[in-house]
Amino acid sequence: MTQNPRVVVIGTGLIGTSVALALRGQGAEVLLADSDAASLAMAVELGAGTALAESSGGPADIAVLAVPPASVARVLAEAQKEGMARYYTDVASVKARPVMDAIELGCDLAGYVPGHPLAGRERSGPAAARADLFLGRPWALCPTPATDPAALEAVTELARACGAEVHLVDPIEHDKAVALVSHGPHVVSAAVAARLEQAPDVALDLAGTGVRDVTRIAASDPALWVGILTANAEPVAEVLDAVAADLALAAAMLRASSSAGPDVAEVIMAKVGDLLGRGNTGRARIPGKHGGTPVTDALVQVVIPDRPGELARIFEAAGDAGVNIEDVSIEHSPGLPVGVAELSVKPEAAETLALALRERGWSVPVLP
Ligand SMILES: NC(=O)C1=CN([C@@H]2O[C@H](COP(=O)(O)OP(=O)(O)OC[C@H]3O[C@@H](n4cnc5c(N)ncnc54)[C@H](O)[C@@H]3O)[C@@H](O)[C@H]2O)C=CC1
Ligand SMILES: O=C(O)C(=O)Cc1ccc(O)cc1
Repeated sequence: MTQNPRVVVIGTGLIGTSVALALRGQGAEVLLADSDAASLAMAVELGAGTALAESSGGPADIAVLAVPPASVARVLAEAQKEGMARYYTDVASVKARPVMDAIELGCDLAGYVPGHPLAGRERSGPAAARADLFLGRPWALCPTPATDPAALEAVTELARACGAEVHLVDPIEHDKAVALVSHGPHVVSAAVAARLEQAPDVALDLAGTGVRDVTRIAASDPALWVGILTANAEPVAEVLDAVAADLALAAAMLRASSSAGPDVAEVIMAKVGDLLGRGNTGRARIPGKHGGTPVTDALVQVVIPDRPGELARIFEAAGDAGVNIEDVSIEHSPGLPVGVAELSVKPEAAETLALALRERGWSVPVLP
């Protein structure tokens, strides 16, 4: 990135605030805008930048449009009319539709680089933002034939400054790809989670990590996702048809096997085994885990009894040991008397923290 660039972020939700925090960390001057005053105020409070309305000075180097897909082109047209920045990019989860909308609205396509970071969370809003959200994650840039190479270079630098790996993809190809790896899986996750809506308590009491993994993204904002799916309807429908066909076949085979004799049942179930095997193969093709827990942090797991004040005591013990906790998550099944707190700390502090916690009576598994 050029030395201390001036960047405007419009839309200070999860993604916009995360971009802003990441760029601030790299020395950029960040100016923020949002149609929702509370989101803007929280992003400012989180240290993501200063409010654009209160700023003075010339146009920014880049404006990042982090608004819902259906709003991208309109916001782009307005920003370009104001001469807000030299170059523009967006982060919407679909690409062909915003580009078509931008053409229709007569936007300047030369200075606009359509983009999409493949990193996110199941939560919305600035409070869920993280400066390290994009570390090691793919960030698709989808230049059109009209895109100015200098704009592409500037936006590439911005994505890399956020720690992401840039992939150049045609917008239509992008939309088909994300239907397969993001939008289709999202609907499947929601469909699995929807089965739990009326589930008896006993089923929920028995929920383990598998169902949590499969349904994590089902906790996302439905309004945002209806917008994403609307803008990528046909490619997503194709993925869902294919998944539905596999599921229908599996259900038919299971029914047939339950009423067949053991030999026939074995042959029928081999078909279900084929699907599970194809699942193994497909899963193994996903490139190694990028991002997630930053490579710089180590995880210390602590078994915690489910009683009031336990986490506070752990934090106090960490503080006494001079260890800063970078992040914390808790794994626990409701109703069980214990859970596991996962504390992210700098690798050099992990052993100190583990020792301090063991000394005070907590069970801390040996670090890997
Ligand atoms: N949620 C995720 O995990 C990911 C989302 N995206 C894309 O990022 C974009 C933003 O999504 P999130 O940050 O998750 O949503 P969010 O709901 O957390 O934030 C969106 C923000 O945009 C603001 N906004 C809406 N219309 C506006 C307008 N016309 N002018 C100014 N501000 C406006 C809203 O007030 C809100 O603060 C979407 O296009 C989404 O497809 C991309 C990657 C991951
Ligand atoms: O939560 C996750 O793991 C995601 O994969 C989130 C996500 C949501 C929307 C995108 O366009 C990209 C990524």
